Amino acid sequence: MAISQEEEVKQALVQFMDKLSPGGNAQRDANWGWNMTSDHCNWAGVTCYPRSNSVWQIGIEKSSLSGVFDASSVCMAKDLLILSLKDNTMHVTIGEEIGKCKQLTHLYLSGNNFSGSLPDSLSYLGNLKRLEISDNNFSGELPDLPRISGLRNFLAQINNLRGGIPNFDFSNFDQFNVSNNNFSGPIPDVHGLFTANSFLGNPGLCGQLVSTTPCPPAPPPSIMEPKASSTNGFLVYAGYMILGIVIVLFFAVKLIQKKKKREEKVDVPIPNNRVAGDASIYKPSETPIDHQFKFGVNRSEYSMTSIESSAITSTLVLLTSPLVPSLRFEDLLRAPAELLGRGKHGSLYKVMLDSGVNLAVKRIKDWEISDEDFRRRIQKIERTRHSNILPPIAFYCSKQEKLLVYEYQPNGSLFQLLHGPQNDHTFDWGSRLIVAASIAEALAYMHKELQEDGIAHGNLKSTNILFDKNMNLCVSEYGLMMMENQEESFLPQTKDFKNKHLSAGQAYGTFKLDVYGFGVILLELLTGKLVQNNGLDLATWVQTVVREEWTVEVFEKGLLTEGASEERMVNLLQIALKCINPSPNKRPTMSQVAAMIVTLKEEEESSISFNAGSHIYMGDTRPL
Ligand SMILES: Nc1ncnc2c1ncn2[C@@H]1O[C@H](COP(=O)(O)OP(=O)(O)OP(=O)(O)O)[C@@H](O)[C@H]1O
Repeated sequence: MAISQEEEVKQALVQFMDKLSPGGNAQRDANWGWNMTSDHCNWAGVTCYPRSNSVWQIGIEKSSLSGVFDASSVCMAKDLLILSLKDNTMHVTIGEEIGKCKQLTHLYLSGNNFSGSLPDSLSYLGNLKRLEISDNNFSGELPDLPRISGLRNFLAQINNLRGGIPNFDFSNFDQFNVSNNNFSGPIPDVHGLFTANSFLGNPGLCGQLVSTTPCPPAPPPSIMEPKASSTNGFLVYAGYMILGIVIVLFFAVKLIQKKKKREEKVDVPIPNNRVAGDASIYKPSETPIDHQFKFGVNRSEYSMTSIESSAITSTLVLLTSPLVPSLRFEDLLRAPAELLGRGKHGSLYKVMLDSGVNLAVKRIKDWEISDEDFRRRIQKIERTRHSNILPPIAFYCSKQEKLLVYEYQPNGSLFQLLHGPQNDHTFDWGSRLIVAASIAEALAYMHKELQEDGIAHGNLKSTNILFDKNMNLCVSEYGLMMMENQEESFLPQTKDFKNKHLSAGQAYGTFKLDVYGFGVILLELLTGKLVQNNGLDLATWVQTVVREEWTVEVFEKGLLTEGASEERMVNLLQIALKCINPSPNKRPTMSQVAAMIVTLKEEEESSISFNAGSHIYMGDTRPL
């Protein structure tokens, strides 16, 4: 890029920031940049391609940006792929000029105060894969987004959007959510990929997913009268409403009759597991009517009634834990709970028991697994003990509800350690190697022990790597996730293989998916950068940089200045690249990965014995 062009882009970006941050840069610290005197590639939130200095990512989240979004200026950065301005307080709207950001693949605008309609030009961003506009005040109808063939994620919940939901090709989507808007009309066919949660809170929507009332049939087209008169329209709608009310009443009566029958016949089967004596068995006669189910206070994914009625035929199964010798389902219901997160696979709550013990309770959503398979799976995982794998303490399973109970881990996750705000400790290179080796060894062990059962972790990422009260590392949520559609791409692609070995193939795919997930964790440890889009962005960026032979650019600057061995960092990077090989068959197994990393760790340890005492990790404690 010629100097003048580079200066022009820089000027435009300074203008972009001036409008976003009306108070100016005065209150920002010295590293903030965003002025003409500093190198734009070092500005807060800006990432450039190493040689060309052109900007490919701008990520300024939670930074109290309260001004106006000037799309025209930011789109001067022609190579911009990722723009994230989540969780600020920007207002007004996004202009049609956003269409000039032609390369954009990811646009994150959630958690602001944007209003007005979405510009039509959005639908001309042909490279867009992810669009997040949730938690704003956007109104009006959606532009023609289905024309973006590569769109995989669309999150637009909590806005005032209206009109019909366009006919997206849902088979391509990983995430879709338009809940809590004013959409109306029928819900398009989502091929079973999404549940009601993606559409709830739109009173005008109809269809089986959100109500028992079927959509009224489309009025027959009239050749004589292309547009029905308003009186006719009113009559047609009044007719549909009466029909709707009759259907709702019919189902309500049926439901009451069914409930009555169930109350007459109380049935509490006790599985062969260790249930915590009589005390753990949930007896309906003992159900205090006024119990508050405190999980999900704001927008519960499951209603209180659903959990109580399902409890009639299910029990909380307590596994072996010295920490919690007895636990009743009621204890969970009664205890105060705090929502820790709402992930793709369910919600997680911190539950504080009277005894002072804190638990982490996962409410799993949309897992189509039989009760028996679920029970067998969880028990198998619990028995396959490894000191760095967090075992489940108890589980609960009914048709409507699946809960898994773990011990709450008070020292946060690897994600927080790497990217958290209070990250003023040095997470040094030696400690990172120990973390990498511990995860690899634990996974290698679990893969070996659970190979035959086909149970891999299934959702390996840095938020699932936790630290206990002694800063010992533990991998949480092992085996909690089922095979997903996307994982089919990890199967060998021959038809014969698919026909004959689908279930074995699926299991194989999940093990290889773990290796990929672990590779992404290694990249996080090496680069200190955030992962987005299931690790794809970070992996692509690292692969690009390495291909261009700028390998050193990949590493977190602090690691190099601390004097970490560049050779060993490159070695670890090579292992990471093997793990994220696009072809699952070419990825190593977890035991091969563990062996390679343990060798690296031993090399590091023997080099440290020459320079004893050079490593400090968060005071006196080190993970492991
Ligand atoms: N046992 C635990 N103790 C303490 N914190 C936990 C525990 N398990 C998970 N967490 C933390 O709680 C937060 C929310 O967890 P959750 O599992 O909902 O998130 P997620 O892993 O991003 O989602 P998902 O697993 O559905 O993809 C994460 O930051 C995670 O690190």
